[in-house]
Amino acid sequence: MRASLLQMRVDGSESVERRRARASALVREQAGADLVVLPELWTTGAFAFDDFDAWAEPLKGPTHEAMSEAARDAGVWLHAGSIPERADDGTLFNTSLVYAPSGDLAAAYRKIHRFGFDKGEAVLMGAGGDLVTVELPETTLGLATCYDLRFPELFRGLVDAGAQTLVVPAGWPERRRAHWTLLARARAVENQCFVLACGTAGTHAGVPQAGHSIVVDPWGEVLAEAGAEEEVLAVEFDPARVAATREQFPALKDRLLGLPKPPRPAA
Ligand SMILES: NC(=O)CCC(=O)C(=O)O
Repeated sequence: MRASLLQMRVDGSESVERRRARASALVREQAGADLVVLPELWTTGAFAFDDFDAWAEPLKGPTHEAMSEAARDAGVWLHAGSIPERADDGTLFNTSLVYAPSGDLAAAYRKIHRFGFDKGEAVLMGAGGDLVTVELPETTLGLATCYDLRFPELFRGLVDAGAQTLVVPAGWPERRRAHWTLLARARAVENQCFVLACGTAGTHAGVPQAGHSIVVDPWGEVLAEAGAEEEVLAVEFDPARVAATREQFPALKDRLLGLPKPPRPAA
C-alpha cells in the first residue's frame, strides 16, 4: 500500500484560502497513492486559537468541497486532516474528514481529547464521543488526532473495533518532539498496528512546529520520518504485516484487563 503524508507548512504568511488551494494541489499530485494524509487543523493552525471561531465551517463547508474534489481527481483515499467544525448548535469541534476515491465523505471523527488544560482548544471546542474506524480495501483505519496520542485506551478501543492502521493528524510543537516520536512508536508496538502520524511544519501563533511526520510498522520500526520543513513523506507498506505480527507474537491475546466481561452463569 502506498501512502503520502503531506507535512504542510502552516504559518500566518499565507491566507487560509491560499493554503486550501495548495493542499488541494498537493493531494492531486499524489495520484497513484492509495492513501493521502493531511495534518490537524491545517487551515488555521492547531495553536491559532484566536482564529478557530472566524474560520470554523460546517462539516460540508469549503474545506469539504475542496478535499472531496481533490480526492476524486487524484483517485485516492484521503484523510484530509481536521477542520474547526461548527456544529448545528454552534459548538466547535476539531473534526477529521476521510474521503473515498469517489470523493464521498466516508467518515468524520471529532477529536476526543482536547489540548490546553484550562485554555485554548480545551475550552473553545467540544469533545467528541465516538471512536471511528474506516474500512479500506487493504486495511482498516483507526482515527485519532494529535493530543489523543497520549491516551492509549483510545487506541485499544480502536483495535477492539478492528483498526490495523492508526492515522494521527497533528499540530505537534517542536518543544515536545521527543514525546511525539516515542508515543507514535509505543502506540504501534502495543497495538501491533501501523501508525501514520502527520504533523505540520513552520511556526504559527508563536509555536514552532515539530514536523517529523512518521510512519511506524507493527514491530515499532520507523519506516519513514520527515524532517522539520514542509515535505511529502511517501512510504510503501504491507498491511498483511499486522496479522503476521499478531500471529508471531500474540501479546494482544494475553490481555486480561479491560475486555468485555463474559456473561455470569445464572444463579
Ligand atoms: N494540538 C494538540 O493536540 C497538541 C498536543 C500537544 O502539544 C501535546 O500533546 O504535547
